[in-house]
Amino acid sequence: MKTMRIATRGSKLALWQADHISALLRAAHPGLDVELCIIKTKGDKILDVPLARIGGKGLFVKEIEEALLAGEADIAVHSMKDVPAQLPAGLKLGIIPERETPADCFLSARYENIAALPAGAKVGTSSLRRQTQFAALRRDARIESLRGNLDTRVDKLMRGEFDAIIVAMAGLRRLGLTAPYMAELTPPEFYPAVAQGALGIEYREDRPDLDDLLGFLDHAPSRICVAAERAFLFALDGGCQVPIAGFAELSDDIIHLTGLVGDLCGERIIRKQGSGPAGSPAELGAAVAQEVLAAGGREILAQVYPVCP
Ligand SMILES: NCc1[nH]cc(CCC(=O)O)c1CC(=O)O
Repeated sequence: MKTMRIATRGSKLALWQADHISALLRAAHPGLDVELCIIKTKGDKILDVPLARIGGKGLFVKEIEEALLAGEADIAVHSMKDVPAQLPAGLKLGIIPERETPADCFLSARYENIAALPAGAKVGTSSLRRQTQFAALRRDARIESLRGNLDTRVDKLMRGEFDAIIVAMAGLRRLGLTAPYMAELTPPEFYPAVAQGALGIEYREDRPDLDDLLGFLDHAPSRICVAAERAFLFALDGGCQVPIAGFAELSDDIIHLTGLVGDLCGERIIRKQGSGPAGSPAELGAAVAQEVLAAGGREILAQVYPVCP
């Protein structure tokens, strides 16, 4: 292959990620041309509606997957968080590079952290997962929808539209975005979205040439943790934006997975932990999901899902 065509969204974060993979590819394969094909997805076009209300799975990936299937691009670089648990037939996530931090981040122009926010503070996020966990910490705050690309969201904070916002730390680091006050939100106080901070390279199953070309980018521990988290999400049918968190860590060939489901006001949060061998991430994800469902998660999700179209 002479030219590698990478399909990507046009947001600054997506372009950073595609450029990052391009640079690694060029360095490993001198002589390989790398080209970006920028594709506008439904999630990019509809910017004024909370994600949970647009509905449907894969808002940020569907058009990109169609380009792969049509042979218009060779690979796609995704934020794994945005990739639905089930892939279309004929495609695979062949490569999971080393994961950036999965943590969320609190940002504010005036307040040092969540505890320092004044009563009734206006906090921006459009993630139901962030909403439920934040509400559990600060029942008094007002959570308001915050959509748009990461740079736009930080701009809205700095223009004074919110007292604070919560976004993914990985994205801030990649784009070099900052605010006067930043506080990392980490477990056990705050659990990240399934696969947050991880990238995935997707391509057609009938392209074994790409396995060889891209193999050097794969990071086994990241792949295993992401697989456990995605199996958890899949077992909950967590497609349309739902208050679900999942976080796995690997140590000494044992995966430790925590899964969480919460209601929208943060009154009920069900959290379960499980461990299993590195060779069976899917089994662990499914087992932790069953525990969460049995412990009250089923009831919570039954209340949340009808909200989604
Ligand atoms: N849904 C948008 C999105 N997709 C990936 C990231 C962050 C980077 C990552 O998780 O790899 C973000 C921004 C955010 O959630 O604040």
